[in-house]
Amino acid sequence: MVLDIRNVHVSLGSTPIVHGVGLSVAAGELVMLLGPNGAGKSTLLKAVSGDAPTRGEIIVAGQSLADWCPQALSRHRGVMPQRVDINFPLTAEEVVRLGLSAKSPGRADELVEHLLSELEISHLRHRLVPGLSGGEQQRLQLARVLAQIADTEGDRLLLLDECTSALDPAHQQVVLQRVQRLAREQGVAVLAVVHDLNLAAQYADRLVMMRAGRCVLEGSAREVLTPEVLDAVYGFQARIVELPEGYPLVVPLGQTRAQTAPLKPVCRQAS
Ligand SMILES: Nc1ncnc2c1ncn2[C@@H]1O[C@H](COP(=O)(O)OP(=O)(O)OP(=O)(O)O)[C@@H](O)[C@H]1O
Repeated sequence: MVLDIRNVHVSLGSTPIVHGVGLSVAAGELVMLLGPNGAGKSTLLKAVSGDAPTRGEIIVAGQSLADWCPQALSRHRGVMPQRVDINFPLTAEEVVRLGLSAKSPGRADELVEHLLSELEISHLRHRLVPGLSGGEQQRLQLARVLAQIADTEGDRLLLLDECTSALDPAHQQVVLQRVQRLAREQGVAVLAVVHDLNLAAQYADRLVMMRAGRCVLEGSAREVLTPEVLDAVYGFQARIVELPEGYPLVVPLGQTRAQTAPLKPVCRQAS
């Protein structure tokens, strides 16, 4: 496993937020973390990013998080937080270059060119970042994070917190196709928080559902995205349509009230 989270608890201030979560992501796997607002998804990602005080064990690329030297770890683990505010007058190209490893300077220009082009932001390269739109900045941040781990040999982990939330539907597809290729073709392990259930159904290899600081279910889109689970976890009614493409489509029908009772184990229950 590239990421192994074992019995992790996180408290912020005196408030317990994440309660005994266990979750792992293998090389080449794209796992999407779902759950209602406030479920603890970002806090869990912050724990794996080393940005939240944590009890329990987090293993990244075969080594406990606490044992990694930060500089070496940054080449194996790329983190895209939910919000990045850049108020410095840097151009888009300079921001991508910030992520580059010093290991292969000869490839730097080619790599920057490639990332800007793949994420469809080449035309913005000389623009100052504070003036970019939300969706443009989001694609730029992903390019920076991809640059950071591009030249690493061995296990690589990508943590993405709502990396498509500001994107139009076409750019959501561009970005998630890129992330999926990174996993399938280069073996990167990806843990991504998303709210869009249909994007999760389309792209994830496995879904993990969080509720109230716990991982309550994990499985395929077909196992996790059922009317019963969506009602119990989010509190809305939905019709699930099986698409010929091979994944389910969630059609929301109206609000109910999220339940707090334990979920009926419709699939393997996460720890
Ligand atoms: N510093 C803090 N002190 C106390 N509680 C906090 C602190 N920071 C966050 N929280 C609370 O922790 C809970 C989990 O927050 P988190 O951001 O992890 O949720 P999330 O699942 O990512 O939600 P969203 O989908 O809205 O982004 C929330 O109820 C939030 O208000």
